[in-house]
Amino acid sequence: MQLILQDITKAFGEKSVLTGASFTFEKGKIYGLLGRNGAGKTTLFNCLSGELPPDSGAAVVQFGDAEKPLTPEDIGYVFSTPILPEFMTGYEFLKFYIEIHKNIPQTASIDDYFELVGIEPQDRHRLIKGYSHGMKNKVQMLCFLIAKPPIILLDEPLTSFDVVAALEMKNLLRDIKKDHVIIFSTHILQLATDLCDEIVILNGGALSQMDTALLHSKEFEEKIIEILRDPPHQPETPPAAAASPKSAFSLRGKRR
Ligand SMILES: Nc1ncnc2c1ncn2[C@@H]1O[C@H](COP(=O)(O)OP(=O)(O)OP(=O)(O)O)[C@@H](O)[C@H]1O
Repeated sequence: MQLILQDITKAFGEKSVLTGASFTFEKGKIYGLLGRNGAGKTTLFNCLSGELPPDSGAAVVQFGDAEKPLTPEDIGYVFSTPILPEFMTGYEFLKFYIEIHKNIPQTASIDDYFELVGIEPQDRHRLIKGYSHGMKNKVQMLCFLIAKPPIILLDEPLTSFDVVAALEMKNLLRDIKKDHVIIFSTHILQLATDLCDEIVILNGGALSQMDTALLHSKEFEEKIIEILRDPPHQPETPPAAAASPKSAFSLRGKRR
């Protein structure tokens, strides 16, 4: 399975954020998405997940020889700021989430899921409203373990976790990666070198792959900083303005 992005553009008014993002992501790999503050990592994730409509471009999922447009159902998205129903308890929410995904076979019980991410029994029946940021992130992670979408997007997910939880999450991602395309954005270079099979750089609104050989080299940090320090020139006028709305891929969703 591959996730193929073709020339995705997105502008907010005069500001071009994605200027033609193209890349092919493959199942079985964890991709670290690196870019400076405001480079457009969250915007890219929002465009892929259906949260935001892109201005133009396409995203397709390829299974063997068959290809289909990417849909929000293909995506599990862990937001940097978790979005969950705060009026429910963690347990109620997971029960509900499993029910709405009842077509997906579950091998674990609700308590097993909580156990897996280290949410204590006494916390499972508390309102999500009272959960810490890290606990909410863990519940979001459980959503993709339950729904098992082929593509998992993680927006700076591990930064809210304590060291033990972060290690557990890293192991969990390594365990499940063979069945998914996993893309996570981070500013933590050590996390990228620890966990990622590939590094993808978002710079000047476009995606490029870093030479994998550099990932575990001494020069990694230096190279990344060199690449990100001088962003390429961005066009003043959004290229999307010239594109036909028909070329935008159709994704359900709300604007943020
Ligand atoms: N809804 C919006 N309306 C207007 N501008 C937006 C909107 N969403 C994002 N932007 C702008 O798009 C640019 C990219 O933002 P985005 O959040 O995607 O960057 P990022 O790479 O995720 O940044 P960071 O690493 O700081 O989280 C920023 O200049 C931001 O202000």
